[in-house]
Amino acid sequence: MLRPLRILLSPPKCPLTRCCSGYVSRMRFVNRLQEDDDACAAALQNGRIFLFHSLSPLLQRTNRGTFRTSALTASDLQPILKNLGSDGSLLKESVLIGCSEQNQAEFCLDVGQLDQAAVEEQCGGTFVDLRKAFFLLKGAEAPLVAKGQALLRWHQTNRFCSATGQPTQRNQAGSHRFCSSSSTTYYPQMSPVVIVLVSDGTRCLLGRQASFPRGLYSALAGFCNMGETLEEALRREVAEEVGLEVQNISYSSSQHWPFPHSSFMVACHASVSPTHSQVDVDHSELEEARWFSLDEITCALQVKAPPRRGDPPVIWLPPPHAVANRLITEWADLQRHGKDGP
Ligand SMILES: NC(=O)C1=CN([C@@H]2O[C@H](COP(=O)(O)OP(=O)(O)OC[C@H]3O[C@@H](n4cnc5c(N)ncnc54)[C@H](OP(=O)(O)O)[C@@H]3O)[C@@H](O)[C@H]2O)C=CC1
Ligand SMILES: [Mg+2]
Repeated sequence: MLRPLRILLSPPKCPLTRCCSGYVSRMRFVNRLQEDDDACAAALQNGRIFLFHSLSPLLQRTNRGTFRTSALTASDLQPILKNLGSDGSLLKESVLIGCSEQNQAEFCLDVGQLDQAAVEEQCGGTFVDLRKAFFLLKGAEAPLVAKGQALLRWHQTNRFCSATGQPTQRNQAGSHRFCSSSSTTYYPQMSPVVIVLVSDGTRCLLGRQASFPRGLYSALAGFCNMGETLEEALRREVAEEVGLEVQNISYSSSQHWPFPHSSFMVACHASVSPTHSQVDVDHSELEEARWFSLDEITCALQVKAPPRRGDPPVIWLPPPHAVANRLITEWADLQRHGKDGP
């Protein structure tokens, strides 16, 4: 039996309002849209759609010169797509990202087949490369755009079944693709990466790859191998990259990282004894790795933007968007409050 449309367009009001939060309703709503194509198609008509062009998100410049995402409703977007010569089917390629705190379903859509400048003019924004956009956006907007781009990229690169070579079909939400020849369901994939800030009690260890911009140092990171636990991957990466054996591993936090593709970054602290802290860098992986004192880290954390060409050399760290920054800030806070490492 068809459910009333009212229920399909936004999270249902929970009958147990006193024990069920808005968060729970939103999560259940998103889950339902992933499972019910009709409900998802209805929610799209009432949702917010974030546009991308060839995987670059559409941003708007505010009066204060900052940038923000630009979302359109289906009714705003339909006439624009029509003006640009696209039929109504393009909108259906939207992929569900989630549900806003205002209870609106959120979608992303790549309009790469349309003329970029014409879409920008009609929508009053600019398509910005994700590497730039990610760092221009503030707060929750950066991860939202990163998630949208990751989902769109996954759909673009998984159009065919790897077993049969036949085209795969997506569900309306875009939460999976299905090959009817092999009955295989494909889900969006992330690569697990461990990132670790190693401390010797009074100093922390940072490294830089030759490809990093001048003066940028970060925590050590590496992709997990098949079959490894996180702890094994962490110990192996530190051993490979800087020749140290770490102990006292503790979890800090995690994040989705869109570069180079979707990585699931798991951030940890670890320690080495000060008597076993001599680094032996593998130069095929890192250009340099060295210990930094709290004073050096405090100075580096104050550098808020990458140095410009011609500026004097300065050590700087990944920005607050990056979980590496969180690890380094946590370590510095612990040091300032007199604790001995992580
Ligand atoms: N958010 C944050 O704060 C930070 C994020 N990072 C991210 O962590 C990631 C990993 O760090 P990095 O030191 O480069 O990793 P690694 O030390 O593991 O070295 C990268 C190399 O590992 C190989 N590799 C193995 N598995 C994969 C895979 N699934 N995907 C891609 N490459 C793989 C590749 O080698 P080959 O090319 O030879 O095949 C690649 O060049 C990077 O993508 C980086 O952007 C890093 C620091 C901070
Ligand atoms: Mg590495």
